[in-house]
Amino acid sequence: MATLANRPFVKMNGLGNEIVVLDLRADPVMVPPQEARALARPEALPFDQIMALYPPKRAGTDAFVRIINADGSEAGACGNGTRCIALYESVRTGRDHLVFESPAGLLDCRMVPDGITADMGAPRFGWQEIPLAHAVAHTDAVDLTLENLSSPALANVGNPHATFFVDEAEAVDLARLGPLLERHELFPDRANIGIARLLAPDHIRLDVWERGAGLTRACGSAACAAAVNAMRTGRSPRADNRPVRVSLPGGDLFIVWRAADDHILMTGPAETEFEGVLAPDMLGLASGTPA
Ligand SMILES: N[C@@H](CCC[C@H](N)C(=O)O)C(=O)O
Repeated sequence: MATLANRPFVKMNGLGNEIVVLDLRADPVMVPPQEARALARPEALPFDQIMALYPPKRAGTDAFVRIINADGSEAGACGNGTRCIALYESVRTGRDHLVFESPAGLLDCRMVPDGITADMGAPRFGWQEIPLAHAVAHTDAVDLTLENLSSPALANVGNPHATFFVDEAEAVDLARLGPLLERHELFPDRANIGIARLLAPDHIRLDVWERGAGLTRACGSAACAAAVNAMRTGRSPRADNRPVRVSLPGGDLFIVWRAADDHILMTGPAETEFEGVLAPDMLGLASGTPA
């Protein structure tokens, strides 16, 4: 039976977004969703995402990465996790340019003085691309209201996001409304929910309810979505030499939406916390489970 039992892990974080890195390149095994859910328990190794590294499928890439949420579901993108695996691979190889492939495309990462810059690719805004359950004419202010939240701007940045721009973020009960919006009938694949408040045209305060993980201290892809949604709705300026700063509970990310190729560049830190081995009981298995 495929199991993660006895596999080594590295616990990392990107602005407090809790990431477990599993380097499975030497002996690949798919991550069983039930083991992921068990591992996420507070008494095991609580995490928001697992970044599981597999042998590269494409020449010139370091690894193929699968992203597993705390609820066992799989995601196409994870900005904070991408910076974590870039740091992991940079420390391992001594290189400062790393390229990963995720189910959503290539992730080109560079170590820079301020942390790591990850190229998150080009955002998509078509209703089928988000995806939505039915056609809408525009995705920059969609007809969706829940209590004091309305008219989100949507983006797919490898995963689906709804950004609600508000005047007072404090007035939003995201812990209660997040789960309802994540599973709103408009979003057949569910969605990540961002509550954004403009502190200045180039500075956004953002709180996020993550699909499959709930309230987190930071979400890199949500920061990318909030920044491009702010730029495309005229709330924020779009300039290659002037990033938009996105302040999350865990800290700041800096986002550029590059004119030449429409790609989003996200810059921020990543941190290694500790390493260990996944004991069977952490995965909800009886001890003595063979690897
Ligand atoms: N924490 C992430 C996003 C992880 C995936 C997301 N929850 C989803 O299911 O789409 C980030 O930093 O981007």
